[in-house]
Amino acid sequence: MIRLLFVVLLALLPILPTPEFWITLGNYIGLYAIVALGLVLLTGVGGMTSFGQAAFVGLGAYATAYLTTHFGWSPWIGLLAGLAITAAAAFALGAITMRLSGHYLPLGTIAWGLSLFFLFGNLEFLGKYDGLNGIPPVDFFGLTLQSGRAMFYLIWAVVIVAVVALQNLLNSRSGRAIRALNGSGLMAEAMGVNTTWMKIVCFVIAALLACISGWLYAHMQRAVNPTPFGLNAGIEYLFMAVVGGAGYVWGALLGSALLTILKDQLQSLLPKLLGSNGNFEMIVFGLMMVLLLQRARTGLWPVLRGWLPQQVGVQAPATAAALPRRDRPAVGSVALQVRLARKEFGGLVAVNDMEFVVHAGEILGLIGPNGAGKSTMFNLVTGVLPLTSGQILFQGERIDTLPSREIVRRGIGRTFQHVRLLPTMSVLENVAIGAHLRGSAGVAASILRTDRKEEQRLLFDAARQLDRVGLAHLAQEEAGSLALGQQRILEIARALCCDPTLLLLDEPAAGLRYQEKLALADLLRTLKAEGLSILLVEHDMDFVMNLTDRLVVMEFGTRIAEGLPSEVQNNPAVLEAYLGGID
Ligand SMILES: Nc1ncnc2c1ncn2[C@@H]1O[C@H](COP(=O)(O)OP(=O)(O)OP(=O)(O)O)[C@@H](O)[C@H]1O
Repeated sequence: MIRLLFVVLLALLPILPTPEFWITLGNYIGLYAIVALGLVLLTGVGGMTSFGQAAFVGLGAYATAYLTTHFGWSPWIGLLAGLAITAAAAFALGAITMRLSGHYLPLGTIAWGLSLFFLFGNLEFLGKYDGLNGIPPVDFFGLTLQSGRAMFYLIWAVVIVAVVALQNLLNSRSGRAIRALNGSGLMAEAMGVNTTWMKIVCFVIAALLACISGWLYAHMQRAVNPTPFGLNAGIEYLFMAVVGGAGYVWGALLGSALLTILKDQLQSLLPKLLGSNGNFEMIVFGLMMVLLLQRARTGLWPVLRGWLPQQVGVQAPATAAALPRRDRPAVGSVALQVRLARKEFGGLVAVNDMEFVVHAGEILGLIGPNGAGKSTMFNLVTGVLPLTSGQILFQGERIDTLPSREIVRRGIGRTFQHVRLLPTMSVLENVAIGAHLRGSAGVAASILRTDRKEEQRLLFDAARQLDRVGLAHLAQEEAGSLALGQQRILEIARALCCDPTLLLLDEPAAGLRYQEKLALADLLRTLKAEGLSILLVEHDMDFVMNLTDRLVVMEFGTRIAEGLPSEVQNNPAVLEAYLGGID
């Protein structure tokens, strides 16, 4: 309803006797919002900060300006050319910069933002710092969009299409993968997401949106010069996204509207108040940013949304065709085989020629005192760390040379010692990330909504896994609001969504209350009865002794005992390791 009102208001604004000034302001808000929407995807959702978006706006503007003024080509060809050039440039830049992490990434974006800006200002054929004039208006089905009012419709039509496309994308298999990028990417890779590729895709989409904004700008202004495409503008775009709420599609619109109106008002007010001319609004923006980062880090949209009627989250269908499942190996056959696995960190041998086997349908516990090398062993099996020497085989195939996403593809699901969830996303959607490799719909299918059938199947499976672990009643809750015990179970449901034949659990009982541990043990027994193999690293002796079929004990990276829990319990070497020889 509110969305409909918004569209009707937009449609009426140019017809009503709205002053030209407000129409122009509305046009600018729309142009900025298109760029900020790209930043929502890239920075807010994907977690990659970019200061360089203005340069892509420039590419879109200059491409059409040059082609229409020099060759007399149609603005639409200018748009296609701009998109092609931007996609190529963004792909090349993204392939280099998206691999950077921490503060190197924003620094990288500043570097290419500046480079493109100076390129625009120094190329003779682009008119150097004077730019290009005489850009023709856009023709739209025989209608020449000469006035600001006519451009208003085109600009806001693009904004609405971009909003819908982005919302479609975010509520899909690819969208969940993009959301999982935020952070180290370890969880995303463990669920089968090719994080480097996904980051480049986000980068290219954000750049294309910026390019479209530049194209619209060029045909609205009918002239371009390098000034609006510099680093300052890049920072302002980021301001808009962050102020509005970088993690939210509507935050981009809110931020662009607020900052554009505020900037305009401050530009006329502050010089009068202070008695001299200057960019004083930037000081106010700076202060505003500091205040916002203190008070409302996620931006203003989440605050505003709290006052609006709540929307129903993503729901799983009541029924859908089940996803195909992989064949289970025969119970008792060798599932995982670790052969002389060794891991050295400099001079420290964290895992010392370890050997053990996990059979199909058994629960194997890997235990040992602190620093014994359990987590390192776990990381070797899951492909997080490379082996120094040795081999790891899964169902007869070597997996020690594969990245995490290829290991999960072969049927090894995992959980994390420190839970890795997307706290603001629903429990159902968190679990559905696990089904990533069981779907194939890409970004285009998500945007165009041709992925709906597959999406229903993925969500149905996620709901089924939630039901299997006993969390179905929490499907619509935010994952971050769950108790730790429930979050650990959620991670198991997510791992089950990968359709694994081997489940690797890293300290699943850590931080759980007694009752929660009992429930977890019951769940793992049920999974075992269904034919699943489970390898768990655990500290809690009671939990391990009552649950596992066999135990492997490590100390100083070496296997010191292996056998039934009752045998291991009385093994002198194990008692020595745990109790230091105390009787
Ligand atoms: N990335 C690393 N670089 C250097 N040393 C490391 C690294 N990771 C682990 N270690 C060292 O390897 C040894 C084994 O550590 P690991 O974390 O695997 O033990 P653990 O049995 O899992 O211990 P805990 O039960 O306390 O988690 C320790 O001495 C640890 O300090």
